[in-house]
Amino acid sequence: MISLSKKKKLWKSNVRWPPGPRGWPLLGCIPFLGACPHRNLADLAKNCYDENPVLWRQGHWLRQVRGCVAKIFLMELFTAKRFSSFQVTRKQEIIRGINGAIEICCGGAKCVRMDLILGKLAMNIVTRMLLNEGKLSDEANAMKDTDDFQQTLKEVMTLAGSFYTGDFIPWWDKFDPQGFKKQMHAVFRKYDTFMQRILDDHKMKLEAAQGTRDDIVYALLTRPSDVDGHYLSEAEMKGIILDVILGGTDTNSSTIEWALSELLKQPHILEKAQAEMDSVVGKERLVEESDLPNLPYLHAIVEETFRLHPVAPLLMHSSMEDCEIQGYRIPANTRLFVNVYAIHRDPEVYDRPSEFYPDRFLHRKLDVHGKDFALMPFGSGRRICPGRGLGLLLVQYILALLLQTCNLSLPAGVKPQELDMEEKFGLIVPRRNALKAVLLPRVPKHLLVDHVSF
Ligand code: HEM
Repeated sequence: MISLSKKKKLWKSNVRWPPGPRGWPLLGCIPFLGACPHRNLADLAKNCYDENPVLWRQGHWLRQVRGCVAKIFLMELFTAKRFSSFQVTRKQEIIRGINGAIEICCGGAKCVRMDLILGKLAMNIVTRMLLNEGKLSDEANAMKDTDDFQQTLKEVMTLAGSFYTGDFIPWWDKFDPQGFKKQMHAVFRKYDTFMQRILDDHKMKLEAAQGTRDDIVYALLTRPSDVDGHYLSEAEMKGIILDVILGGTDTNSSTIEWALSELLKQPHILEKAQAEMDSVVGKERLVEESDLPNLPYLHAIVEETFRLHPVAPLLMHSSMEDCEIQGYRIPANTRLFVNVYAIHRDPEVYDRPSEFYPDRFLHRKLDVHGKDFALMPFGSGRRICPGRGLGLLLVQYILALLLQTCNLSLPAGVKPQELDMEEKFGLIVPRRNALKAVLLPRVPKHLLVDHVSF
């Protein structure tokens, strides 16, 4: 799709522009995006073109290339050693979250909101990996736990996920009529204050040679310089920490909420998954991360959830220089949308593409780490999600523990076929209406209780 401002050079040359509807004056094609841009662009592609256009032409950048972030993530923050050192933390936090939900359901409340349960659980795992809060000073500890901190993070996530017209129309950005940038600055100032105190707290501990050997803030503070002698500034550290929080919380919780919604909508799939769990792990001990490779049906459920509900259905990229795709000229600084949603539902790639049918992945092995373009929930190429190892593990393991330890059902009176599956478009695409579910114990009580008394 083509909107505003074609470069002079390209106006003159004899190029083939990607096809698209005629844009509006000043607004270009923005009105065509609508409330669910991934669906609308997919429909547009189906109706208007016989090819598979994925292009949105626009004249300025969303983000700079951040190859260095990926390197720091993969080679320094999420090393195999750190991954395994947090294994106990992950299990404790998941069981703590599940236990809490069961207590609520057994204690008179009829059901729980799964977005809140899973969101808190994911946030606790990520913040413990980042901050190792057990070893923070009382002040920093109290601060991290305050509703204010959680609220600030929520605000950052909401604003980062909002549709900001200035991203698409350069002149809009200058005037900021919605006051969006003002709000953004205010919330980032709050985040910055919190983070500064956490960094100071870690630095103090470091100087006093006490504790905090293990967490990610510590890893950032003690990171040696790059080959060119560049040390990370505190602003860069805060940015990376925010990346971990933004990338590592709602993505996981939302994927699991979608998976549970599909399982509760089709109880025979839920039963089959729990039967696999019982035959591989049983009910005498809790499922471990090391059991995951032996649970192929669970894997298939996760892959099918990634396919049908990619949390980032539109990947936003920019062309750094003029290039050509399928014979079309793409000028430098063009905003490119890769419509993962449309790819994952392409009838030429998948039979019955709109149906949740995990069995399709039992015999068809696809790589979710960006090698197979038919399934790319984490993107692909240089901008692929740097936290995908942790993301995949968390989704599989949280789901495994939920399936093993809980009898899951919809609240009384809600029929599976009536469960709505509406989406809400934003930075990620969660359910529009939170999933409400009843969680009752499915394993002996001591298995759950023993793991939260730590
Ligand atoms: C189910 C879990 C997850 C999914 C589905 C997911 C998906 C994605 C996708 C699709 C992208 C954009 C790729 C692109 O632009 O082509 C992305 C970027 C990113 N993800 Fe994830 N992610 C998940 C978990 C995580 C976790 C656990 C972390 C961190 C601990 C993380 C950190 C990031 C960061 C920092 C980026 C931005 C990279 C950049 O700007 O170059 N993600 N993720």
